[in-house]
Amino acid sequence: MTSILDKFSGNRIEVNEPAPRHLDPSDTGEATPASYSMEVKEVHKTFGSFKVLQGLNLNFQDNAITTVLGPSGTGKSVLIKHLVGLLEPDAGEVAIFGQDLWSMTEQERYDVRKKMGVLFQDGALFGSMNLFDNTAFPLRKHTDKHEDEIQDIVTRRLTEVGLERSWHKYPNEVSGGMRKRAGFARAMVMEPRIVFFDEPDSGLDPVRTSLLNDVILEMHAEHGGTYLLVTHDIRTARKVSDYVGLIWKGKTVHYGPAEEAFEHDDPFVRQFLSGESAGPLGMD
Ligand SMILES: Nc1ncnc2c1ncn2[C@@H]1O[C@H](COP(=O)(O)OP(=O)(O)OP(=O)(O)O)[C@@H](O)[C@H]1O
Repeated sequence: MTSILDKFSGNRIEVNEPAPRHLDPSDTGEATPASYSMEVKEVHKTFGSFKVLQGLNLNFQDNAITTVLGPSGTGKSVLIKHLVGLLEPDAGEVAIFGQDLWSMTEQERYDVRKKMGVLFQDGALFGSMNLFDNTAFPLRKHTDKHEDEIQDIVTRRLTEVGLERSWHKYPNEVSGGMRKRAGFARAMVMEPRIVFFDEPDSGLDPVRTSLLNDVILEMHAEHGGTYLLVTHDIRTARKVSDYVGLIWKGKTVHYGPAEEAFEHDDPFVRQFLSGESAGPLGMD
């Protein structure tokens, strides 16, 4: 255990030693399949006549933060829905910890999902519950933990996201950034091995985005696991990513360590990551 200064409250809090950001310091990004917590193999998905995923391949390292970037409408949210098992591929395979999601029973898929946490765009909080009860909700619904233990877990998670003094407030009484942090605390109470963030920065100003990114990095350093962020915000990607995947028109156009992605000389990668209007990426 070590003690860190909580930037929101000014208090010192005890945390576990940081988990390694990479599996291995000599890791070059060319991981063995065993180190992937999630694998997307040649996945196709069509809605009506619209081919959204067209043979998508993308793997996710455990104990790392991967950001998936790509133009609007390119299939990033559809990818997340496949990874959480809400959508079944028309062809191809989605494997979580080496197990094909669609070769398992409904119950097994449900059990896999219990290892996952999702931070939705708006935090997806219940308006009728205060932040404490929102955060406690998964524990009360899915576990038989005693209220004392629930109180302890929820207080720790709310402290980690800087909301320990706002536990009694309702979602409509707090800022968008606080709602996202409460949604994050709730996503973490079941100790997920995999956490998805669907555009965590949407609707936040740069300062609140930066604060949320700090919380994401601190949570990951403390708890480890696989974090997958979908975002359009290049600054967020630069700040939090260990790995970056770029998808376009339902296919992966780049995947690799973040530092490599931001120095890449492929015209598409450069254009997207620099936000330039000139380049291969058009409006269609
Ligand atoms: N259930 C569905 N039925 C029909 N079309 C869908 C469905 N889900 C997604 N689509 C379509 O698939 C395409 C990709 O959607 P998706 O939400 O994954 O894009 P995205 O990359 O996340 O975009 P954005 O960055 O704007 O959020 C869109 O054209 C969307 O309208």
